[in-house]
Amino acid sequence: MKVLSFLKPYRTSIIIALFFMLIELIVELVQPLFMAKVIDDGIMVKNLLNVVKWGGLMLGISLIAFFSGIINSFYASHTSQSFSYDVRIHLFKKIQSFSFEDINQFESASLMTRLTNDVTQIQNTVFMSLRIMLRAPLLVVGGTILALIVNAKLGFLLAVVIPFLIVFLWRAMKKGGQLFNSVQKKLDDVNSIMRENLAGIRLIKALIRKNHELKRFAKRSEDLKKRTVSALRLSETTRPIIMLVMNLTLLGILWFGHMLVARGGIKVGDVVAIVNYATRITTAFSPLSFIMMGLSRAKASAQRISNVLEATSDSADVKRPSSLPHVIEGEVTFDQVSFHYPGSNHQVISNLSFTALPGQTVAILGATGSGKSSLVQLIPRLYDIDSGAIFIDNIDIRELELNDLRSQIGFVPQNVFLFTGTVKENIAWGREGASMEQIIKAAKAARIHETICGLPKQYDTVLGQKGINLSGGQKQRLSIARALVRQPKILILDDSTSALDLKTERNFLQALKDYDCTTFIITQKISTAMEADQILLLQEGELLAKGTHDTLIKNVPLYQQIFQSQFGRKSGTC
Ligand SMILES: Nc1ncnc2c1ncn2[C@@H]1O[C@H](COP(=O)(O)OP(=O)(O)OP(=O)(O)O)[C@@H](O)[C@H]1O
Repeated sequence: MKVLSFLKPYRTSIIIALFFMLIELIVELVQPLFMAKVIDDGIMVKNLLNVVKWGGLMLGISLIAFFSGIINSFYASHTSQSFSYDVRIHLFKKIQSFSFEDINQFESASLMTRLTNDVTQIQNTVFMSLRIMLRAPLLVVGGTILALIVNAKLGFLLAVVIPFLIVFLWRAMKKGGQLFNSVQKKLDDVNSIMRENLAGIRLIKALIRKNHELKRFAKRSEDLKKRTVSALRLSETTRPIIMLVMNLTLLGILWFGHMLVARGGIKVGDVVAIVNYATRITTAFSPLSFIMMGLSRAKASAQRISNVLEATSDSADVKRPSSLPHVIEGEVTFDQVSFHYPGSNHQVISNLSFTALPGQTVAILGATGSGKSSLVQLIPRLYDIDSGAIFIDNIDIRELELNDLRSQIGFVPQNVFLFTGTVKENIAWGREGASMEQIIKAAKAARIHETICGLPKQYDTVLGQKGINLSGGQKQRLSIARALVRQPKILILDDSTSALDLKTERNFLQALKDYDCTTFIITQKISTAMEADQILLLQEGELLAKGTHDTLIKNVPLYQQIFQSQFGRKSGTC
């Protein structure tokens, strides 16, 4: 599993932790032997010197075990915490590089569970492995072997029972793995409802759907509870069964040992040593069943994390990319482009060709679902096309490095998203190290500067989660400013001027000229389209017409209808 490879850098820490764990184990295994010596060579023969000698040795090795435990704990926690930090960072980076197909496949709620719960699960397991997980089975096996060495007849009882218990525990663990896997899936479901409710809390309140959502949440929580209970039931019944069998074995050892002592076949100290081994094995089994369940849970988590780490990344970069000049012209050409979304058969863009000259404003018009957003997403390669080609300054965008390509593009998506932070930070987010001058210039062009000046702390005003203290139109303009601060050569506005009134929109389009960028503006408004150098009229993914307002209004009936519906008069009268 890929996730385990993250342990490699901590080999030295792991070896040190295991070394001190082994010392603790050896002390635990030899202590009963020393105890037998105290009894047989000291107490039974009334030799105080031997009691002090062997007792002193027992104390000495206990101190060694004590310090070994502390060192082991230190390295185990260092390794597990560093390991989980690395896994979390890699997962985060991987998710950032996800293709849209992957994001759909995993769902954000599931990715959240993987980043948090699953990582914590394996972090705990790594710690437990280094601290006690290996010690417990070694203690079980080592204790049995030493009991056989001390006395083969009495130790035999342990040697027979323990393999059965190990097989039993192994089977329970396999079953537990499946159950815990489904527990994590149910947790994803609960998280998904939580996420939806937090994001849509206003809608839920406005439409009085609180009870409906509560029922949905309660249903998913109930499923999670049921699944967790059956998983825990398995682990909780496993332990008492093992305890019962071990206690019966202990009784058998005492009974059989008593008979052997009576016949003079074994010394009392040896019986005490074997009883001591049996007790230690019993105590080792208790965390062992707990650990085995933890291990099966961690296995499920490790698999879920590995699935994310092994997923394909963003649209693949080419091996030897062409590089764009530092300053590009901004000519964009679509040459017979066709596209469908991964996992869907529906052709969203069909055989579409046009050229946007540097600095031109291209309005994209069309009914809802006609493919406008899909078309513009192809320019920064948020998706790759099926056939045809897209060129920027005559270079096929598939030959460019993604970062190189995207650094030239300003993108304002349909759904505005603001980050928690100040107005200034939200605008500067578009460009690393943007100066205050550049921020203000972008805000002025986006027609939001005056609004910002009216805020309590102007550019230092803190915006809440998703910018709750701004109106929809203000948020839209702020995110336009964020795109403009990049000083892009290609600007994509996906229905981002819908909330601007006619005058503001006209001023904004005018101000864009200072930025000298090729602008794609998706709009439903003819008034916006009229300002553009070129209009693309889409219908069901096909380019029905392209040209200026004057050309389309003369020749394209659909454009005439849209014009009429918005202006309420026939074409030609304008
Ligand atoms: N992620 C996706 N996976 C599969 N199909 C999609 C996806 N996004 C959009 N579609 C489909 O692609 C088609 C075009 O959608 P698109 O969002 O490009 O239209 P649009 O013209 O921008 O619509 P609107 O004006 O409503 O935003 C629609 O049929 C839609 O169902």
